[in-house]
Amino acid sequence: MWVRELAVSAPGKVILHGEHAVVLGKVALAVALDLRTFLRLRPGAEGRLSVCLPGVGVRRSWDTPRLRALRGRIAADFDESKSPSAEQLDALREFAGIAAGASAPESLATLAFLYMCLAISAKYGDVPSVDIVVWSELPTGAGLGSSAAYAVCLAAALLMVCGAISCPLQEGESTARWTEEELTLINSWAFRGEQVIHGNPSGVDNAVGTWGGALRYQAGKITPLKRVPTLRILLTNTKVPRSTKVLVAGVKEKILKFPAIMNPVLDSIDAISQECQSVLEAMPANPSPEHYPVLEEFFDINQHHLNVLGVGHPSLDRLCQVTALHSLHSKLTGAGGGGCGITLLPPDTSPLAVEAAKQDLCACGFECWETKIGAPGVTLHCCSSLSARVLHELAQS
Ligand SMILES: Nc1ncnc2c1ncn2[C@@H]1O[C@H](COP(=O)(O)OP(=O)(O)OP(=O)(O)O)[C@@H](O)[C@H]1O
Ligand SMILES: C[C@@](O)(CCO)CC(=O)[O-]
Ligand SMILES: [Mg+2]
Repeated sequence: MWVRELAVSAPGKVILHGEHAVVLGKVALAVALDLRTFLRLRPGAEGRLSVCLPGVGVRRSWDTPRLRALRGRIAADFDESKSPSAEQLDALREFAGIAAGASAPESLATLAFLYMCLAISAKYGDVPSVDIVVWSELPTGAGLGSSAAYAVCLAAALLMVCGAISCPLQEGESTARWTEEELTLINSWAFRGEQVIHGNPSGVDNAVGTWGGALRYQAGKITPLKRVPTLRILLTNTKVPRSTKVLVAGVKEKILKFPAIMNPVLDSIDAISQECQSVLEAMPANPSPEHYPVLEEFFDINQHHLNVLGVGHPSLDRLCQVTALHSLHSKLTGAGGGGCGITLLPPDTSPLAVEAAKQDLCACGFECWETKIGAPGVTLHCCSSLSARVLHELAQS
């Protein structure tokens, strides 16, 4: 029986280059953001599993004997090496009263929760009687990896409750991290959660959520970048809603329709990621302005490529035009179709210019904020060490 009250957090991410192409085996460069998702785990009433997800308006609770019976009916092949099957997901939808094909955030979040609970408990232990709340600083469905941060937090908490990974937090410590081997297991299960939400994820987002920092990702191979300079980045949320699942499926369709036209675009995106990696690794820790023009050109070229793949949006064109008026370069990040864009802020950009760009972006109805990149990956926290804001949000639920 689980007896401690703890919290788990995982960061969102920004993809510098390689979104969409990475789903088809090309290289992506991604960095962890200093915006995180937090999960509070505490013992629940005996025989009840409860979940509260204020970001998507979900509050559900189930009897564990019913979940155990459901698990028995569909557990034959729950494993971190296997994708969720259509039959398993159909059974979970029917159990939770979710219509077939429902893609609303609350439906996908509930389905991923149930899948991960049943799959992880089937492999490592019993359905736990716990109370879980997940709250995020990340906007949902805006290209910053909110689905992966959610799946990483769930994987870590559920694996810990079921005894598949340790509880590394010693008495008196405020935070702790897991071993490489444990992180690998968390990442594998988070990928399965992402599959429930995304359909066909590459795995880059859950890798950044698990390991944090800055990494190169290609076909499941995760390589931390040797050296990442301090990059100043402005993040802008166009607030145009979109679904990663739908956008990824649209790109696949386009490639199947025009392979000879689209494959060279994917190859060019791959080359941008690789060149950008070389440039970043050759830059000094605190780069000077002359290092930036090449990074800016990569942003411009990739933004055009992403438009060719069909994942642009008039709001993102606007974002790029507005920042260009201030001599700043931007591209979409994540799945596109709305959501967020990133703008490079070279060190010689005056505070006045940044402020003016922000004002113009806000006048378009966008929200923007400067951010730090390279945050730590999935982390275990003693609840009392969380900030007052996070504690407040988790306690409201
Ligand atoms: N805080 C949260 N609580 C519960 N579910 C969440 C939360 N954040 C995200 N999700 C789930 O993730 C889905 C959004 O995932 P989606 O992949 O479309 O966007 P994203 O991950 O924010 O962007 P991208 O994949 O482009 O980085 C939501 O529909 C919801 O099911
Ligand atoms: C669009 C995509 O490349 C990035 C979403 O953050 C999808 C994926 O890699 O799973
Ligand atoms: Mg996502």
